[in-house]
Amino acid sequence: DKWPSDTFIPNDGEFTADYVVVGAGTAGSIIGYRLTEDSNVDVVMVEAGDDPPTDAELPGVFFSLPKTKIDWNYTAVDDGYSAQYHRNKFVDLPSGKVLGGSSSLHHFYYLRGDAGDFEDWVKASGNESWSLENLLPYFKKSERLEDKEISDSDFGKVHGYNGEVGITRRVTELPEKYLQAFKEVGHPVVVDIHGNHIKGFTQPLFFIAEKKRQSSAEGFLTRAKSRNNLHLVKNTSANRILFDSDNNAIGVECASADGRVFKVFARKEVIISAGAFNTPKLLKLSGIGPRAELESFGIKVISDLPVGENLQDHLAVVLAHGLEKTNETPSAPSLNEFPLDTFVGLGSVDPNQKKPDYLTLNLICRNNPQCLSQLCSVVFGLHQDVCNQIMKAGEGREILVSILTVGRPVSTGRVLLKSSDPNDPPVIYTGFLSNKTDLENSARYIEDFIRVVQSNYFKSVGGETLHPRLPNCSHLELNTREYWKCYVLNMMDTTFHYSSTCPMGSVLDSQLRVRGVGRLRVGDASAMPNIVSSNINAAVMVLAEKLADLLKQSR
Ligand SMILES: Cc1cc2nc3c(=O)[nH]c(=O)nc-3n(C[C@H](O)[C@H](O)[C@H](O)COP(=O)(O)OP(=O)(O)OC[C@H]3O[C@@H](n4cnc5c(N)ncnc54)[C@H](O)[C@@H]3O)c2cc1C
Repeated sequence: DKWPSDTFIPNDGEFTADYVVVGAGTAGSIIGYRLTEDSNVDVVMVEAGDDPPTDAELPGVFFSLPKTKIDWNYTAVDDGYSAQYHRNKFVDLPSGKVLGGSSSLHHFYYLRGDAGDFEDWVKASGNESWSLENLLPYFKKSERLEDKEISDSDFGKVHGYNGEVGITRRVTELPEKYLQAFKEVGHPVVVDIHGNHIKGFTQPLFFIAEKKRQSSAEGFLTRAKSRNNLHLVKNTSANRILFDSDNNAIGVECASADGRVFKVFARKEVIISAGAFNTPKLLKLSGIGPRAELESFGIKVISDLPVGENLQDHLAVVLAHGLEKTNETPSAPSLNEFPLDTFVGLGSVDPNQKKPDYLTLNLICRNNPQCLSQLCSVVFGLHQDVCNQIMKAGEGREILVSILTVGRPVSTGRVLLKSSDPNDPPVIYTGFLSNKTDLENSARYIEDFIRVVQSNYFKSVGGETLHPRLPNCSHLELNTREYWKCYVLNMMDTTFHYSSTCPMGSVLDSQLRVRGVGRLRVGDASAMPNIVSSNINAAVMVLAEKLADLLKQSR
């Protein structure tokens, strides 16, 4: 078996190591792996999930992973406002309950974020070490780029080549004509979009190499399999952080899926890497959070902090374009590759602005109506009627389905406790579009994006924006600002980039230490002061790499 084995702790038992890490996801796997590079240090990791199933390793079937047992199966509260023309009037919030966490079910897109995003990390933390320039060595550290065109280009110097996580592209023919169309309407077409302030359209890099998913479990945990100083406790949830009388974290209380209850202790520090929903939940259950909320559940307050208050995520708007008529369907790639032709773009309405305003992820289906059915109805949970219309448009035609996200939304949501019972899921308000600026910006960015319809290629094949029937918007004139705002509210979902619920600045200091208590740090997506303006997995990895170094330095 390739995964590290389980460390069994009996009922009422105890286990002590130098560090306790809660969660073996994107971030936790890196922290556990880096700390145990030193054979004099030992680490116990507690993970609620089990080994990844084969499906999670195969890039071709990622659409089928949500709503299985490797997903926490959380859903957002219906806010009566966003996502109203959905299967359920609320959004599903898949996140990984498995070794590798959400990196074992993410969608593979590798992007890092803009330099401006990290400038805001510097501002929030008051510490220059969080700038993109200073984090660059950490981006390179775990990366193993396998792409000659990029490595030979000017972009080669911002990539790493010897890291644990393989990164590749699958350059195909179909996206080329689209890239040219976007170029014609003023967007740069680039070989890569990593660097300081980079905008443009390109065929993306993926967390895929050696024909399989490059999760943190694959990259790090498999490499630590034979280390006898890394103790992985699987199928076990941390329910509460334990403190001594001076409010220093000393360990966690755990419950295994088969009903055992036990404690793991840390001689040095406890690190929480349970993800943007479960980290705030665990802190709150342990007495760290907003006083009023904790007291309402009878939880004794140890540190009164705005835990869970600043949930940030990218809302995705689904757009579809119909293009050339064709009876050809390209043969499907092997299950070991990303399953669709795709390209990505970072664009801004003002071409002179350095930072991107929006990110688009684009998928091409050629005479293949079924190709997006699972993505449309299961992953994005759109109303079946909308999905049927898009699929119908894909009969005998090529269609482009684009996911457009506001890079830096200003709306924030909240993660609250449902009760003081650790078995209850958290109560999640996404806050999507609760600030009107995001709605206005979404509509503006769509208007900018669909300028591509004016390109020669789109004109030559009769390319058109598709307008699925949306009952709530039927009174509005198509293509007006008001129409697009209505469209956004109905055709939106999450891009699964939940973050910033225990941010550096208010909840954590610049060394990721939880304020008001001792020996406790947070290292995962919840620690980001603000979301980065692209997919976030690479930024979460960097945060974890940096935390591992901070822990090493403080020894
Ligand atoms: C469907 C989907 C698609 C995505 N697509 C992309 C993409 O294409 N590109 C990209 O860059 N990003 C993508 N992301 C986002 C990215 O995967 C996440 O942001 C990232 O994995 C978060 O890392 P994390 O370490 O914060 O949390 P996670 O990786 O989720 O890890 C948290 C871990 O903690 C465990 N845990 C939680 N609570 C407890 C507890 N109490 N006790 C013990 N263990 C616990 C969980 O089981 C999990 O293993 C996607 C995410 C999803 C869900």
